[in-house]
Amino acid sequence: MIESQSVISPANHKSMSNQVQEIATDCDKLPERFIRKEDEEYGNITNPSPAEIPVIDVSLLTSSSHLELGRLKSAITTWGCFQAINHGIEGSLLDKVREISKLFFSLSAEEKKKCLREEDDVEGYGNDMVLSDHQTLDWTDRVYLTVLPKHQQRLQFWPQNPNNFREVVDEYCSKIESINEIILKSLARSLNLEENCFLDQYGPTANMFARFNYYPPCPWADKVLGLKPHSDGSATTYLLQDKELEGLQILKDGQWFGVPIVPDALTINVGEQIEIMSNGIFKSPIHRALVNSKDQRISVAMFCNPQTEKDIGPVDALVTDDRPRQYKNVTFSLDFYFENYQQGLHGIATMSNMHKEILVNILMERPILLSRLVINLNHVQDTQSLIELAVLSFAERREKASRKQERIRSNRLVIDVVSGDSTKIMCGLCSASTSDTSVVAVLVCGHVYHADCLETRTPYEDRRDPLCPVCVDSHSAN
Ligand SMILES: O=C(O)CCC(=O)C(=O)O
Ligand SMILES: [Fe+2]
Repeated sequence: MIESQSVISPANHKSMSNQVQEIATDCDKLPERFIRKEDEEYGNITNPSPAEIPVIDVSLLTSSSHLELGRLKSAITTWGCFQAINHGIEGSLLDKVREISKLFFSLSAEEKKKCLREEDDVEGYGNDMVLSDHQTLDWTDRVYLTVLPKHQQRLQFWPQNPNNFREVVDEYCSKIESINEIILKSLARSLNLEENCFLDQYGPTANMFARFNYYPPCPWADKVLGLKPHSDGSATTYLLQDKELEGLQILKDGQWFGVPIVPDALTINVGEQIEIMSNGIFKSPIHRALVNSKDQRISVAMFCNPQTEKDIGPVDALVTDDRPRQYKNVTFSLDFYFENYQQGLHGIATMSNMHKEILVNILMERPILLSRLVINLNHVQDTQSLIELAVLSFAERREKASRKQERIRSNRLVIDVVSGDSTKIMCGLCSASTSDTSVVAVLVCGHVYHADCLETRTPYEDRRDPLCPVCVDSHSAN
């Protein structure tokens, strides 16, 4: 299997002692760790086309007119996001949210570090968690907090300064909660579904996380990324943009579009969980943030999610003969999402959609149809580090799964991405080696097959969840 010395566990790796803000004020050469890699370019950075993201009037979504619902559906299916106006949050509260964020980041390093996150945790103040030598770091510092459920708030990481921080966040959070309910119901109604069908998957204690993003000015702005391309693992995200400075971009049809600032609007996007619940009708958009050479930029993202550890899946009414189930049920775990996010796996956004889909499937434990397992291993060399990380993450979970070996049924397929060593791997069915260009699948038990061989052997109805022929045979022999 793949060598993964280049992958470093958080425990073995010292986090960056300096936050990006400190580096920005005290360095005359861009540290290499921040230089974006070629496979993270994917598009034209200097002249992004402005995005014509629909502006949706939230107050009209609850009216009997279906016009705004139609516009909402069109916005989400086209862009995955929209600019929400008349959402019920006063401009003065939005200003306060921006203000507490700016005030916090303007404090001394010592004061801010009172909220410093722990080395192997995401909650609190800090920059990227460093898990791999290959990881490109984002030019951003952030404060990341659990805001809901309230009993899970870890107040030791909440800024005490400015002293109204908590009060403002709590107020903002309860307003976002109300809007989120309207949006989830409206998304369901826009698909002619019962309005609670998404909300019903939430469980009694929905989660909300707040991320205060701070992008210091960067003299080498075109060499770094504020936030690498990613799609949000949330159900829905409510982004409060900087009042003056643009920086958010959305990828659509292979092109980056700058998201304009609409005064007092919230930029709302669906995340991967709504993508799953909607059986792929709504797609979680890939987006990234650029930085400015002269000015700082802030943004505040509120990530709304079902209860942690709640099983979610496509809504029954959206699974039809014409549109079979595209995702198996998943349990959303924040640790899992962040582990992969921080390791740079959101860099997969720079791969072809197909490769991205495959890797996201590995990481999100989604099903992959064998017919989609078409990968030319030569093609993935640039993204080797990402793939190594994906494999490592897979290997860890495989080890856990192997402890439940009595379950013969594999719960997931992954691509074998071991391009360097692929000739040494034998197909468990035809016993021929896999070659550089083979289309290869690894089952969770670790057995490797040519996708064609496995597909031929697997009944159609089991293709999302194939039995492992080798395990089945050895089981019946016993
Ligand atoms: O800063 C931005 O505009 C984007 C923030 C974002 O995408 C996030 O926090 O997930
Ligand atoms: Fe995001």
